Amino acid sequence: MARTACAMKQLRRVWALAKFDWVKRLRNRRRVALVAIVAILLGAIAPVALTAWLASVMAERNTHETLNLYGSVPVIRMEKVIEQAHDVLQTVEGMTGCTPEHIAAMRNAVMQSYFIDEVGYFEDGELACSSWGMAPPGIAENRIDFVLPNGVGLRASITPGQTDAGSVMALHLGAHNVLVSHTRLVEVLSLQGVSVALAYMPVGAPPLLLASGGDAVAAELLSQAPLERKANAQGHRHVGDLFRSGDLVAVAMMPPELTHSSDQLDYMLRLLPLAFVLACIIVFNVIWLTLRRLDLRHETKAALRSGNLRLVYQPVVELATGRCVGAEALIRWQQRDGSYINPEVFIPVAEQSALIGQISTFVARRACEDLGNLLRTHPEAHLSLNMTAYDVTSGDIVRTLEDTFGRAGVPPTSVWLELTERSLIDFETSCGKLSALRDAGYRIVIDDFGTGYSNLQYLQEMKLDALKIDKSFVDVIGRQTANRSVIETIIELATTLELDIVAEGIETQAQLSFLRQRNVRLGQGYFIARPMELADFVAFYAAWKDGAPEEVTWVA
Ligand SMILES: Nc1nc2c(ncn2[C@@H]2O[C@H](COP(=O)(O)O[C@H]3[C@@H](O)[C@H](n4cnc5c(=O)[nH]c(N)nc54)O[C@@H]3COP(=O)(O)O)[C@@H](O)[C@H]2O)c(=O)[nH]1
Repeated sequence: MARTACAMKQLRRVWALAKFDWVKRLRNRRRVALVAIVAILLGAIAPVALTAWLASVMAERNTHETLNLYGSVPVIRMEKVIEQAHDVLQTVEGMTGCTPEHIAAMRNAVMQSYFIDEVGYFEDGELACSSWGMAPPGIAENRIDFVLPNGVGLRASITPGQTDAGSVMALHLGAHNVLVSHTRLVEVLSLQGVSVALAYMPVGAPPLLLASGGDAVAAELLSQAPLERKANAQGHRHVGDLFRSGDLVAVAMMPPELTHSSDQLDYMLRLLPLAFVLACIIVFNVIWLTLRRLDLRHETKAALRSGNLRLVYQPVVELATGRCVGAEALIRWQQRDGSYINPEVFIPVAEQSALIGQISTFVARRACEDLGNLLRTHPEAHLSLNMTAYDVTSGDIVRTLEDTFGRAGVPPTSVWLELTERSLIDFETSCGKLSALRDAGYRIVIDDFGTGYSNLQYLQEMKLDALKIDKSFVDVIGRQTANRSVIETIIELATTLELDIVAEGIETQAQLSFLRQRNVRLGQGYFIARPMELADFVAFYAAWKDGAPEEVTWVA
């Protein structure tokens, strides 16, 4: 009867705590899942978007490379024109009079050069003769727009008087000039549908249009300043690029249908397998990380690593006097949002693996750092540490205790190791290990006594120091007679076995009085003090170490 009531009570307590935490955890899980879904979507979309962007950049780069090439053609040709014109003009320079030899020399020069259409000779400011022969009277010498660095004068556009060649460019040196057709500079490109314009533009001077081909957009653009900013003629839906060499500048522009936009699809198809692999890697990693995040064991491990686990201390007092005789170290896990995960949730999860060993080691180290000094100076005080079956059977705890409390000079009798009955299931192994610990001086306490192991044989065979009466038995004091007799039986049993008794979960004055009347020596509970931060416990100990302070009504 008492056992069933106790089991039910225990079950309700665990269920209530677990439910509380799981509701919070579920909310947290939902948030993690939501973040994961967003990350998965982004992870899947981002590589494809990146691929599309890369493909468009590559296609655009191709277009600009092509435009650059197209822009370079008229510039290179013009450089050739200037060079050839200079050579031809130098050849005929010094020849005077329209002699047959002079005319033949001019004709010969035209025939030998690719770009030059005509060579003319001027006398008294009028064309006297040209490579075509004697000139009709009245064709005046044109003025110069610019003098090129090699001394040749340049006139961008004239209408020749001797032929009907349309507008041409004229280059002058001395008494001679040469005529060059504009189209010669841009014809190949305009045939391909590219709009191109060439200008002479010394630094600081406005552009002087030398030639243009295709539709007018390139020429229009060239006439606008500043040139560089307008090269990408968005308004025309043309894609443009600028090519400059010395004082020569060319703009090449393509209508959208001639650009390399179709390459984009091609690049995209080539890059897609890579994007797919990348997306798979990202999605796989997100899922893996999410599962890890949702996995409490990994979360606990991360909390241990990142220092999110800490200790609080619940005072243990002598019930007769209120004298503080020590504390129980209790672990706390505070999450980033400030909420706590109850140890009743993560300790059982950690107990399923060696992680519990790491937690126990952490607790021992931290508790020793925190209270080593107090325990050394007050050897009558003790510190209780919760141990698990793993700690006992692995034997790691012996080493850890020696490395921490042993080194710190804390007497082993000041360290109480609390073990639940459940952790003694492997009786044979536990018995030997616990004996070794006890022989070393540590005190062994059975925690939550009465709620676990039904076989009480261990009480006779193991060397123990104290029994801790579970809170569920203390809870019913003053309420239920059946369980009241259970607690009285536990007290009797402990007294018979000459074990110290600690009552946990004392929440009322009535419970305290009941336990005092039955000579239960030690107790802890919210009625006396809640688990507290280290500094608070040190202050509590200083105030209570010789008995309950005067201002506290200890005996009702
Ligand atoms: N292996 C380890 N187990 C640990 C460690 N720290 C805690 N625990 C175990 O987790 C369980 C829950 O512990 P916690 O939430 O810290 O609760 C303890 C006290 O806060 C609570 N308590 C004490 N007095 C009262 C009270 O008057 N009322 C009330 N409602 N609760 C009270 O009891 C818990 C202490 O239990 P016990 O250990 O049995 O003395 C618990 O099982 C812890 O053991 C750890 O570091 N390692």
